[in-house]
Amino acid sequence: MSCAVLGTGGETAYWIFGVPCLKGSSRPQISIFMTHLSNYGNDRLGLYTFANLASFIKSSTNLRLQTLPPVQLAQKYFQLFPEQTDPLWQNPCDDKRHRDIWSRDKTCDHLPKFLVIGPQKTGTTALYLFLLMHPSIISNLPSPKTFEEVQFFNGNNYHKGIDWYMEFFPTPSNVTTDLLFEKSANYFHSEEAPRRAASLIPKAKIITILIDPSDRAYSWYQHQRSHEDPAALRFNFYEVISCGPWAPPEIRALQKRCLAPGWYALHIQRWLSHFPASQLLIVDGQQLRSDPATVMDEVQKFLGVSPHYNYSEALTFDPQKGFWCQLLEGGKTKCLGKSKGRKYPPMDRESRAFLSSYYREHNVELSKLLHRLGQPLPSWLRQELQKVR
Ligand SMILES: Nc1ncnc2c1ncn2[C@@H]1O[C@H](COP(=O)(O)OS(=O)(=O)O)[C@@H](OP(=O)(O)O)[C@H]1O
Repeated sequence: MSCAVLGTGGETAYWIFGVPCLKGSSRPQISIFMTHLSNYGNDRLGLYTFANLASFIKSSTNLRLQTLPPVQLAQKYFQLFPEQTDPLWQNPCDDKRHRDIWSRDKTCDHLPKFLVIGPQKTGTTALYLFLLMHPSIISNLPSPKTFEEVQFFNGNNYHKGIDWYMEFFPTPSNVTTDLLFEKSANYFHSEEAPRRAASLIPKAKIITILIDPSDRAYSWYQHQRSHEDPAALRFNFYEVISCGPWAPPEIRALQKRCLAPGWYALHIQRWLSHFPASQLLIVDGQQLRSDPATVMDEVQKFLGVSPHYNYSEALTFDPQKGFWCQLLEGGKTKCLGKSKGRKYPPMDRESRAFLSSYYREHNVELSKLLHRLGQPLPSWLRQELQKVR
C-alpha cells in the first residue's frame, strides 16, 4: 500500500491511490506510512511520493517535520499510543478492499465458526471427541510440533498472526454447511481472548462447560500431580488452596491455576462484554458426563448444524472406563485416554468446606447471571446455593 498526502485543504481527508490517509481533523502527532517493499524498490514510487510529501508540507505549512531512526521512531510512537503495542487482528475478509488485493491462494474459509473455550478439566476433551463424530463438524489440524491445542487468542501465539492461525484449519468440503472449530480450554479465563476473538471472528459461537468449581480445582491439582509439578507433589490439596500470600511462588502459582478459572461469573461476563448472549452456550459439565447424548442434541441445536446426528446410537457407557465413549463397529469402544477420567481419591472434607466457602460469592453471582440469561441452574449450583441459605 502506498499512501501520501497530495492535496491541500485543512480538514480534508486525503486519499492516495485509493487508500485513506490523513484526516485533517484527527491531527496525529506521528503518522506512520507504509509502502510495499516491492513497490518501494522497483518503481521508487514510495520514495518519490514521500520526498514530495515532505517538501510539500515544509513549504506549504508551518509544521515542523522531525524524524528518528526506525527503532527509536517506533519507541516514540508506542510511548504516545501504548494501547497499540498489542495488535488486534480483524477479519481481513470483512473488508472488500482486503479481499480484492489478497492473492488467489488465500481464502476466507479457514477461520473457525465456533470455539470451545473451556475452562480446563470440565470435560472439554470429551465434548471435542463427540463433536468430531459429527459429519459436518471439523476441528483444527493438530499442531505438527506440539500436538496440543492451538491456543491462539490467549497468549503469544496471537502475535504470530492470522495466517499462522488459519493454517491450522483445513479447507471445508462444503463451505456453507461444514463448521470449523477449535477447542482451547484456557481461553475461558484469559483476559485477552474474548476481545481478540470478537475482533477476528465476531460471528463465532462460543461454548463453555461448567462443573462445580471445587471439583474443577481438585481435578487440576490431580492433573498437575500426574505431570509431576513439584509443588503439587510436595503440598497436599488443602495446603495449596489455602496458602496465604507469604507462601513460596510455586505453590501460589499452582493455587491460582486451581482457583482462578472457577470465578465463573467474572469470566463469563468478560466474554459477554464482547459477544452477544445468543452466541454463547453454557453446557452443564455434570450432564455432559452422565447424559452426553442430550447435551449433544442441545449443542447441535445451538450450532444450527445439519444433518442431525444421533448421539444416543453413537455413544455407549463403558463400564471399565466409567465414562461414555464412542461406539465403534463390532461393539468396540473408543474412549478418552488415561489422562481424562483419572482415578484419584475423593476430595477431603476440609478442602471441600474451604472451597465451598471460597466460591460462595462467585456462585451466587453465577446464579444471578444465569437467571438474567434465562438459563437453568446446573444441579451442583443449586446444591451449593442451598448451603448459603
Ligand atoms: N466421556 C468422558 N471421558 C473422560 N472424561 C470425561 C468424560 N466426560 C467428562 N469427563 C471429565 O473430563 C475431565 C477432563 O476435562 P478436560 O478434558 O476439560 O481436561 S483438560 O483441560 O483438557 O485437561 C475429566 O476429569 P478427571 O476425572 O479429573 O480426569 C473427567 O471427569
